[in-house]
Amino acid sequence: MRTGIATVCLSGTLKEKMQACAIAGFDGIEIFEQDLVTSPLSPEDVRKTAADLGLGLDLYQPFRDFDGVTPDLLKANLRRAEAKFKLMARLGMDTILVCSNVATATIDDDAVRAEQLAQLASLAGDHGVKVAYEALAWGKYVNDYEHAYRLVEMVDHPNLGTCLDSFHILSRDWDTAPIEDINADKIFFVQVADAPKLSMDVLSWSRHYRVFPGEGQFELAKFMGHVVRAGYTGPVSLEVFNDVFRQSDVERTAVDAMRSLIWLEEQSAKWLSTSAADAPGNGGALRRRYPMELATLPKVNEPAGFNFAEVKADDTAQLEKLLGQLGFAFEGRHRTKDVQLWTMGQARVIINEQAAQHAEPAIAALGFDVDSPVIASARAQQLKAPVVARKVQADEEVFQGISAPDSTEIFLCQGSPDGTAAWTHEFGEGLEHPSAGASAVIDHVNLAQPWQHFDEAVLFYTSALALEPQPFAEVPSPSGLVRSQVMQTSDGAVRLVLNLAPIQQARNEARKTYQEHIAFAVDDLVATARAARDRGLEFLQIPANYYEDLDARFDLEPEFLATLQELNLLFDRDADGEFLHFYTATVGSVFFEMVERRGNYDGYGAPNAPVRHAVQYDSLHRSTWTRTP
Ligand SMILES: O=C(O)c1ccc(O)c(O)c1
Ligand SMILES: [Mg+2]
Repeated sequence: MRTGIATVCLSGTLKEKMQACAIAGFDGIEIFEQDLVTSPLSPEDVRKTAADLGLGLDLYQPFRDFDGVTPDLLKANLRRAEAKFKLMARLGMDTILVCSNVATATIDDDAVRAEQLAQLASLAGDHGVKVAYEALAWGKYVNDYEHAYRLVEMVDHPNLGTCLDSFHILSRDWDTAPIEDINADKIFFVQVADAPKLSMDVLSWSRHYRVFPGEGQFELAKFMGHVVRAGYTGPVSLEVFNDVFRQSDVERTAVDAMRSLIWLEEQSAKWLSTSAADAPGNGGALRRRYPMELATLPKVNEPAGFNFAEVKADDTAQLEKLLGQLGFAFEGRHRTKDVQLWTMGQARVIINEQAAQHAEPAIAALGFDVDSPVIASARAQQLKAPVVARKVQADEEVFQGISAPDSTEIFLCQGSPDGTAAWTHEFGEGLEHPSAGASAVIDHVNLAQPWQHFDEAVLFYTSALALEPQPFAEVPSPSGLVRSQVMQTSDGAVRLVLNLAPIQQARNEARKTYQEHIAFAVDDLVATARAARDRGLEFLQIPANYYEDLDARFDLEPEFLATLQELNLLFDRDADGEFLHFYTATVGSVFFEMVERRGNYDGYGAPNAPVRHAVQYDSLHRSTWTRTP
């Protein structure tokens, strides 16, 4: 698959964009006209820069408001087009995108449009240019890809074809199956963009909220599957108008973009192999082959569970105290590293004794149990995940580590059938075992995401770790709405919650000032809470109003309600079951949660999240127990 990206996706100057695209590994780019018009580079310089970088100049775009106009306007439009064709010759480019008229069309007649497009195609032919006609979702008369293709067929000129843009097609819910009926020779270009499903006018949606494939909710593998089946072999190019990407670090965004295409390529091949028309039939029919070659990736299953979580704080002693009060056992220090191991059943927490640096996340690392760490690491690396360099001594377990977009280190660990971890023998004798035998597992981990990397994180965990994004929620907090995105395995054994902190709290690019936490699941939360209270644990103090509201909503047994209130427990119930949980005070920017899932409850106590945020906000502002001396 030939990969491409439009310069409009990125920040910086044209030269910076081109360099970033080459570093990220794109085959070619679309030059967005604005980027050229505002550039100090001459067209010849651009051509040379691209050649030096090994980048193809695959599409010049956009050319607007050509068709369905009065004769006077047509004349002016043809003159304007010819100037661009001459410019393209200097750039060494041969394909231009012409989008359907949104502003100046006054004649709604296919015969007129076709006749005008025929004149354009003929002029383009004189200049050796191919015109890719694209239906914009908000085109005045032409806003449907099948309509655009009908016009291309009517004109029937070798220099006129169509451009398929997934956004314009999927935002309007057009059926994508008829793409297969398009003559592949007439598909001059394919643009891909994903987007969250939003209910707003389609132009604003398109201009501000497009995201890279895998970061939104469109069925892009299916779209691509139809394109491949049509027989298309040209560039598959990202055209993503996004307010955040165009102000983010250009090289980083280009890598995120490349990752999305590598992933889409794999997903498209997967869609083709499983969709009815291609799946090997009962007789094991050979899979059909298509002109476009789709690369695949090392295959991984979903992770089987969390192997460990590693936390950092300025004040290690406070973390030790909290874990001990929760019922964790201290298992000792590592032979060669400044880290401690604390366990409660199969929940393993590493305390990193190095003080958290200014820019470091509180949850420094997460280990995941996978079938094959090497295969999982190969996959992540092919998806351009940065590798974590880690010193290992003789006979220490070698972890495969990659760095997540929020700089949390992700370790791919060999899972074991009984949930134990072989590396724990690298830790010395612990000093005390206050509650040896208590059972717990890591239920979920909540990671704060810097606002400009949120979409990137969703794609990263989807593509590299095979976690499935769930529909996101918005949780009100005193400092703003917190966007909360659950990424999980189908069995719920691994649950990550990505929280997009309100901007004022995540202002600093790298620093995650927003709190993160690890939740542990136990069998009997009330007993766990009582034991923790007896060991002196400071609970997050839940306001009395909450319990009144709880009673109104659920009509709870008075005794049960009193127990919840006495222990600062939170409660939720849905059709599947019940959920009990409590939170600890915060140390540095990390805190812990204990949960009990009853029945098949699968959520996170979402109705309680605003209460937690409000109490934490209050505590932070009063600065009472969040940083106990
Ligand atoms: O928003 C636009 O104007 C615009 C321009 C060119 C495109 O290819 C497109 O998809 C949208
Ligand atoms: Mg487009």
